[in-house]
Amino acid sequence: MCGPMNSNKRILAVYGTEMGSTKVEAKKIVGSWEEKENLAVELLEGNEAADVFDTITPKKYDLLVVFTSSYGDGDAPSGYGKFLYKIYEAAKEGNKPLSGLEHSVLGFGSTAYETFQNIPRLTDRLLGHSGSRRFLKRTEIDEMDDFEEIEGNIRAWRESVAKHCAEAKDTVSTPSVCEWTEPKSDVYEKTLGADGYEVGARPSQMGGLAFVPIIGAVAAFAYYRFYQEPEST
Ligand SMILES: Cc1cc2nc3c(=O)[nH]c(=O)nc-3n(C[C@H](O)[C@H](O)[C@H](O)COP(=O)(O)O)c2cc1C
Repeated sequence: MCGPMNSNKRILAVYGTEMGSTKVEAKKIVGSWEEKENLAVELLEGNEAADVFDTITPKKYDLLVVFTSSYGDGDAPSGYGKFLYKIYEAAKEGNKPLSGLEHSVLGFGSTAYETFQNIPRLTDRLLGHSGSRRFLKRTEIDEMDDFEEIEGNIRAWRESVAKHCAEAKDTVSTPSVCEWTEPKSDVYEKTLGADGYEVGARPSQMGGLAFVPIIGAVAAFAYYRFYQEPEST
């Protein structure tokens, strides 16, 4: 947590990344919220958040925002699987353990993959089914889009979260703004163990040779994002 607050909304920001670009983007957005909006934000990688999952309650936080990519066959990026496992389990519980919280997801992915946005979509659904209220529709970033379009979509989501924080209204007991099925609902179900890996899969499985030609382009995209990282983060 840091900085004086302009609202009483305490934010937990959780990220999942494989090659680092989502982490860079998450840090830039969180930095902007802290510096320009004076918001109080705690940033954790998914598996770190899983380790303190029992503390993710309205006692400590008001908003949960999630930034994540997908890998392999719509798998969780490394460092995020344990969090995904936790919310799969939480969604099964009848007592809705995330009740009293509000969330929104910013997903990173590529329509070059059939399992486009699988982890952001599953995350959004599972958070809702765990009792959290969706205060803002999920934004799905497609790295096949133009740079300007990507930046514009990220900015719009970032500003909408800040606007929600600036509003004094108590919205947590009102219905979600939409279902998780918006903007799209195609998902490939995952069966995870507590270690965060798909049951029966090894950590090294990455989706096969079909993806090899695309890796160079993705690496270039990730490099660009690193290059953009502010020195202070
Ligand atoms: C091997 C491989 C598999 C991928 N699988 C998916 C996928 O299933 N769904 C998707 O939307 N994007 C997929 N992507 C694209 C990444 O999610 C995208 O490049 C993202 O921006 C990477 O973020 P990161 O650097 O934070 O991991 C894949 C990329 C690679 C290299």
